[in-house]
Amino acid sequence: MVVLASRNTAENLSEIQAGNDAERRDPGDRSPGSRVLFVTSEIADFVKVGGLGDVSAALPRALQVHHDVRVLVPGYPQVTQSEWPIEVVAELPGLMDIPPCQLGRIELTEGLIVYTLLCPELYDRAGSPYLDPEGRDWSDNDIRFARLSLAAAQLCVGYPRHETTALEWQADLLHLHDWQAGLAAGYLRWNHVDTPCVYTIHNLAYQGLFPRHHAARLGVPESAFDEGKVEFFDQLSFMKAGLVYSDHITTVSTTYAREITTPAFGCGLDGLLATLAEEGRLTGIVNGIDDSWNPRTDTYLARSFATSDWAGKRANTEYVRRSFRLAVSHGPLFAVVSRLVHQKGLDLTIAVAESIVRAGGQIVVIGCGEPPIENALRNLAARFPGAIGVSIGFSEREARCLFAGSDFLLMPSRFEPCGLSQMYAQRFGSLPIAHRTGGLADTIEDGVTGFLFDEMSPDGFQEAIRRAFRVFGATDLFYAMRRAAMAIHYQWRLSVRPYADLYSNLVAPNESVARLGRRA
Ligand SMILES: Nc1ncnc2c1ncn2[C@@H]1O[C@H](COP(=O)(O)OP(=O)(O)O[C@H]2O[C@H](CO)[C@@H](O)[C@H](O)[C@H]2O)[C@@H](O)[C@H]1O
Repeated sequence: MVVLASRNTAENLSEIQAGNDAERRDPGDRSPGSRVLFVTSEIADFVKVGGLGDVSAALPRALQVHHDVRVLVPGYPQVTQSEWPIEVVAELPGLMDIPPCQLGRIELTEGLIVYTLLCPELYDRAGSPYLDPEGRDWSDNDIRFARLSLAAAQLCVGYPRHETTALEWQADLLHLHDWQAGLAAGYLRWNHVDTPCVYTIHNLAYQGLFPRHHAARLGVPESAFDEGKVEFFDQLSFMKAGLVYSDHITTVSTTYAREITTPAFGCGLDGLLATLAEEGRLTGIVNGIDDSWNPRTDTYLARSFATSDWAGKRANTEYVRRSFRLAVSHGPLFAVVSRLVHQKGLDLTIAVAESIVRAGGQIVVIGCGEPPIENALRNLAARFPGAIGVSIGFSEREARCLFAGSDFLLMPSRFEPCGLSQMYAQRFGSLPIAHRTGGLADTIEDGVTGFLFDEMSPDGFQEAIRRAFRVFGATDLFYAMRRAAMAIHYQWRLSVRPYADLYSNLVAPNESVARLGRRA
């Protein structure tokens, strides 16, 4: 048996769990369903790098009616220095090179409870959750996210209370997100704790690979390597740990769930994923969006508008043109709102940009990411002043204005697990032009709520853009497509059921009954 040894103490997780289970049943508890800990490296309330931040903010809130879902995130400065008060509720032991830390509790809007790891030596830094200010991975990312994973495992068994406050909650199920949370399932199983785990892949391309010899400093047992459970081409893989040790795997669209079982999309894990799919343990659940994505109520917009209020939408278009110093035009406005990474196919957008401008279109871009893509876009804007505007940076407000002001969204992703930008664009009456892959194929109906192309090449993309130009010129059809796109209901509150059912099925029925009487 592997023992989770803290720097000061040695604790056995399964024994702690048995003791705490007995102690923590309280007839006063009226929380519904199961107690679920949602383990994530981003939450849009505090810090968002991409779509994971959105999902982590919206899905747990939508699930509250079915289960007692709480979120665990690292204590980045964006969390610890926010306006929300933090109550210290527990002391969590460390393990090998993973330092001990405190656990803070924050109550957010809609009663969402977020636990955060107060560990300044790992998280109190300038930069993004993953990168230093120079854009390089933090060199101790293995320890930073092993700390997150270990804390999640510890919250399944309960842990020493802080002297003045008490953590009176422990998870019945872990919902782990992406590689940063993958080791949590391992820490449980290495300690013979059988708390069920759901592991969600938001992007298989980021796997959390580290040199094999880092395993010892994270308390990963050598046997896990020998049995091939965490090993990926002689490296330590956090992603693989999540896949191997979790009870059920989900990913964020049905098409991507199929694609990742093939060599073309499987990033070297397709064999394992195909086996999981055959066993019925891999499911695609299309993401939703939260209710704030509504052009009638969005306070960021130059003017709010409802379906068919095209003058209201046009006011946003004019606002975007002015803010990006574009010329007055009656042509279509194309938008890009994206992380600027290889996945998103910006090279195709750059390749077709000139022909869009020659045909009378204009392009606005907001994004940040890989410096060569950022530079290529800056150069493009310099070549076509008045027709192409580029803003390198991250701004929720600007992103919303672009969705509202544009006629079309360009999204030629090489692969796309789900994609949220196309759904936001549709809600705001901007028709996505996208590669038929992953969640883009699942959420865009070609010629009805957007445009899809099959061949991942400038020619393939160009053909779809030509169709978009033709539709833009056929006003009735264009407006009909806009209406169809705006009428789609992707909201989480309507699409949360598959997750709620999955949790219920994985938590043993007798546990559910006992749980109804526990205190939060
Ligand atoms: N410069 C900028 N300023 C402001 N906002 C910006 C921005 N750049 C991007 N965004 C926003 O970030 C989010 C991006 O989400 P996506 O789902 O489209 O892609 P991402 O690859 O980050 O997410 C991964 O996880 C999600 C969640 O599961 C999957 O949908 C997706 O396919 C997968 O690649 C959107 O909310 C978008 O508006």
